[in-house]
Amino acid sequence: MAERKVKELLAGSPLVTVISPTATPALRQYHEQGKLKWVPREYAEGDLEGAFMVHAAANDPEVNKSVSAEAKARGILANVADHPDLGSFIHPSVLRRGRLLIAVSTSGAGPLAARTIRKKLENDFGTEYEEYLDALYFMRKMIQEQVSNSAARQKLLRKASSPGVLEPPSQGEFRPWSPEEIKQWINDNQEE
Ligand SMILES: C[C@@]1(CC(=O)O)C2=NC(=C\c3[nH]c(c(CCC(=O)O)c3CC(=O)O)Cc3[nH]c(c(CC(=O)O)c3CCC(=O)O)/C=C3\N/C(=C\2)[C@@H](CCC(=O)O)[C@]3(C)CC(=O)O)/[C@H]1CCC(=O)O
Ligand SMILES: NC(=O)c1ccc[n+]([C@@H]2O[C@H](COP(=O)([O-])OP(=O)(O)OC[C@H]3O[C@@H](n4cnc5c(N)ncnc54)[C@H](O)[C@@H]3O)[C@@H](O)[C@H]2O)c1
Repeated sequence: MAERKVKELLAGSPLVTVISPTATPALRQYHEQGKLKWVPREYAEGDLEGAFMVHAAANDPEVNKSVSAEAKARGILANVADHPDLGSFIHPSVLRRGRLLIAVSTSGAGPLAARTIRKKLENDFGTEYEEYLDALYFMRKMIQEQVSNSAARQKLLRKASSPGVLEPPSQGEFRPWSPEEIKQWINDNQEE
């Protein structure tokens, strides 16, 4: 559990400390590579001093309870793996396709149901979305740079995201537009 959370955290923030007498091989490796700090002992009150956020993921409910109490007293964000109500946030099941991020939560009703729904969405939102959103990003950047009239720009930006324009195919690969094609589209669709 802790290993999964650490992997998510390391994707965004380099300042992770793991306090636990034991650690998985992957966590030990991160520690050796200097990607996180592992303190090989049991949690002790005061450990949360200076922390922004804590994940209580010990296999001992009493320990998780103590961690959540200290977090509450210090006003620190807390996720409590075995007792979500004691924490201040819970984790969704996450689907990423490049710039697209879809988070599924059942609000604690059933974590594995959240996973099943996420897996269903994987079929509807395939890898073509990565290229589509990169292309949309590039197209919107070009519109922003090239169209100075704000009303015309707004119309074009909306149109660029609407169905039938630059959109991922229902099947097969996405074909991005060249800069020349985008320029042409801007010229053809610009209204005063
Ligand atoms: C979605 C996902 C995200 C993630 O964790 O990243 C997630 N749990 C996942 C997996 C998973 N969870 C569990 C197993 C073992 C199953 C088994 O073997 O029985 C597995 C499978 C595994 O670990 O592989 C058991 C479990 N989970 C919680 C409890 C306590 C309770 O329900 O009270 C217990 C019982 C523990 C026990 O009694 O021992 C609680 C939470 N789990 C949540 C999220 C939050 C609610 C989200 C929601 O409701 O939508 C919440 C509240 C807290 C939180 O974590 O924030 C991720 C799927 C990722 C994916 O694949 O997409
Ligand atoms: N939220 C979820 O999705 C989810 C999924 C699976 C399990 N869980 C819950 O998460 C918790 C951990 O599950 P796991 O499968 O990772 O267990 P695990 O046994 O693999 O890991 C527990 C870790 O806690 C450490 N630990 C024990 N006592 C400690 C203490 N006093 N101070 C610091 N560290 C201590 C252990 O050394 C171990 O490394 C359990 O409460 C379980 O019910 C939640």
